[in-house]
Amino acid sequence: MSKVAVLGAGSWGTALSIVLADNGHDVRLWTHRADQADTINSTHKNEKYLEIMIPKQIKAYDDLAKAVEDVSAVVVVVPSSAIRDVCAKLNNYISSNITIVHASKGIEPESLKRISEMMSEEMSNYLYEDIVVLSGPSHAEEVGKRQPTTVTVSSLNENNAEIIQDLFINEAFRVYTSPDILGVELGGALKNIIALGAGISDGLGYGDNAKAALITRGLAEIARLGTSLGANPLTFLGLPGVGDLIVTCTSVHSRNWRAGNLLGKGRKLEEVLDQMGMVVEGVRTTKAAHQFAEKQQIEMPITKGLYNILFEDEKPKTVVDQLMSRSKREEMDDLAELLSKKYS
Ligand SMILES: NC(=O)C1=CN([C@@H]2O[C@H](COP(=O)(O)OP(=O)(O)OC[C@H]3O[C@@H](n4cnc5c(N)ncnc54)[C@H](O)[C@@H]3O)[C@@H](O)[C@H]2O)C=CC1
Ligand SMILES: O=C(CO)COP(=O)(O)O
Repeated sequence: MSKVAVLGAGSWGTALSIVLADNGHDVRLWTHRADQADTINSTHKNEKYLEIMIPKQIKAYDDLAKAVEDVSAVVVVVPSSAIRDVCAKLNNYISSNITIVHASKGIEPESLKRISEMMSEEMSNYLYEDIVVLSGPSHAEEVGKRQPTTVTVSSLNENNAEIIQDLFINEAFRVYTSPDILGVELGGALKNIIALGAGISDGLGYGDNAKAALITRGLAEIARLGTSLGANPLTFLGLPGVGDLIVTCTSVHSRNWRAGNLLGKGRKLEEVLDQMGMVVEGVRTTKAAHQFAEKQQIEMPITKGLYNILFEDEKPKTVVDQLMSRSKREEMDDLAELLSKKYS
């Protein structure tokens, strides 16, 4: 049994705490809100985020120093916009012998950094090489109910990835490892852009053909950006790639899909985000990916269309018309070239 701190008591932090508690670990769930910690400890519920009873061995804390005291592992699972703030504070209390994994999904606009890069910049006590990511098709609502789920953990430090694999794996939560942290983080972050698009498509009243097209051509965009940075293209065919893309584009649990759906029905972004009350990572990541694509001249027409809807007030229907009337091309031209470069 290990002592583990989970930082971030939203849907995903709560669900991951339940997996850890089921595995017999002593779990400290940290929230920055004292009232939420009190409610979790007295009612064993976190109703705003997950409609499920929380095992009694999960103790909530609002004091970060106490939450991470004597732990052997820390799971960081706050929204990407809070990563720097939380990790800068965490740096005051941890040493390099603690294994750190994050389960957040996003890319920072302007800096275009991934979560593990932001974390290592904020944690002088910690090396980028040692950080682990956990990602894959895994909605909190289903994980909380112990429904079969598969994820991938990745780190440049193989030993750390295996420590995290052992910590989480059980008969309902199967954990694979991968050495490609770049691909695993990018797959998890970029699929949220396409999920917003899939929600918009459904909100406009389009059918399964349109959604299948978005998923497939979205995967091409993810692979194009990812491989340009050095990710293994095969990672995007695995759980953190197409697996997560499918679940987020097709599940009613997805906040990105739900936000997109409301946008497709004509609602304004601010109104939609207010109504969601939970993080919709795809909005921020669309901005970052669009900035990256412009800077590096990478063709990402779906991402550009999404950017125009979210930040330039373009009508969703206009964007669909633009995507459908692009000039003719061969389906696999640049992707085939990327694959042949990697494996020739
Ligand atoms: N919900 C899910 O099924 C999954 C979520 N994720 C990722 O996990 C991350 C967190 O998502 P959720 O838990 O779903 O979000 P959520 O919206 O359910 O909860 C976010 C939590 O973070 C807390 N928070 C916000 N700002 C904070 C700050 N500055 N300091 C400390 N805590 C802060 C909020 O109070 C809230 O408890 C996101 O990057 C998301 O993409 C990944 C896989 C599955
Ligand atoms: O990443 C997720 C599932 O794997 C969660 O997606 P949403 O943030 O869209 O709910």
